[in-house]
Amino acid sequence: MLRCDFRLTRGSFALSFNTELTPGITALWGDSGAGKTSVLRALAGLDSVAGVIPRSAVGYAPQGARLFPHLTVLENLRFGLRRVAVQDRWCAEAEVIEQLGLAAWLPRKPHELSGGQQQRVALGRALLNQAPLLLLDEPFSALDGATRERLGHWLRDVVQQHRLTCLLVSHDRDEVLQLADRLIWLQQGRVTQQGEALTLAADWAGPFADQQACSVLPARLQPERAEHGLVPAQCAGGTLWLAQPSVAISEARLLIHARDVALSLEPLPSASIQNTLPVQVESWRELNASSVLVRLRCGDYALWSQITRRALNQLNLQPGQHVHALIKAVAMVRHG
Ligand SMILES: Nc1ncnc2c1ncn2[C@@H]1O[C@H](COP(=O)(O)OP(=O)(O)OP(=O)(O)O)[C@@H](O)[C@H]1O
Repeated sequence: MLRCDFRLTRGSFALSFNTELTPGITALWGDSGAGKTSVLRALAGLDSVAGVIPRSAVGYAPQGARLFPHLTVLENLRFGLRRVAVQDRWCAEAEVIEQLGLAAWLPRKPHELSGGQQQRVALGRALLNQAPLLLLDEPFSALDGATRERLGHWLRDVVQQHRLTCLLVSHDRDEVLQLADRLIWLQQGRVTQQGEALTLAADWAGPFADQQACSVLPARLQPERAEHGLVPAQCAGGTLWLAQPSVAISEARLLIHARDVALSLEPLPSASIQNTLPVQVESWRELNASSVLVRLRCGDYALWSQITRRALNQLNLQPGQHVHALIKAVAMVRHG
């Protein structure tokens, strides 16, 4: 566990960061200018700050990669390596090069790479520092969706396998929900919420209870019962049918966007939406003049649904009422 407690000021901006970082991935969430990069720079030892800062070794992938321009890709990757004794190296250069797909660019200079390629080198350089603390500032922002997902899973595996402590800045909430164990919400330089990522994502007081609200349901897949390219996934409250994943997995996190969840008083056996779950209405809040966000109970989990105020009135929804959630789209995420 890493105790962090420091303050710093930058002009009129004041940052106060007080938390305990535990092994696993902690997402650092906040609006632009909230102070996320300032936190990472301070922890990386790049800015001197008043307060107690742990000076353990860190691997830092800064925003925008910031590779050393005069060094090749391979030299950038190896930059931190010379300080680490061979017996202390847990992260193999060959694995990093293969997983990040860097083999073809090793002799190139950073200016000969795309932004996404530079980001991959920066992530590799941070990992090859062999440090127990990994600070990643939007490491996937310039990558395409498929690469981002693949590398996210790999990062999760590496962090778990080596019990690393990883602080990940991301503006992408699907990425946070897929990868993060814990979440810290930074607002105007202060930590306003922190806790389990999935718990905070389901909380009215968390950062995600808005128009992009997204629920996460753990599920167990049953590939042996696949039909028509769909595989059944048992989750709290029932079964959902998902596109069959390309890899054989049995445990998954399902991401369900509130805007993809409609509500019905009756099950709809003849509708084209095949995925329905029995749920119970808990509470709702207005999002804007026309829509509301409804928090539903689905077994032991919460499910968000975004519906119109008109629908809320027409259905005459009441707290405690049993209804049916019609789920239009489910994204599946492999458990790391
Ligand atoms: N050198 C500096 N001088 C004055 N103010 C600064 C300086 N560096 C950063 N700031 C201010 O500190 C605040 C926090 O910046 P920081 O880069 O940490 O935010 P962030 O949350 O990482 O933002 P983003 O998501 O846009 O990257 C901002 O208001 C910024 O204007």
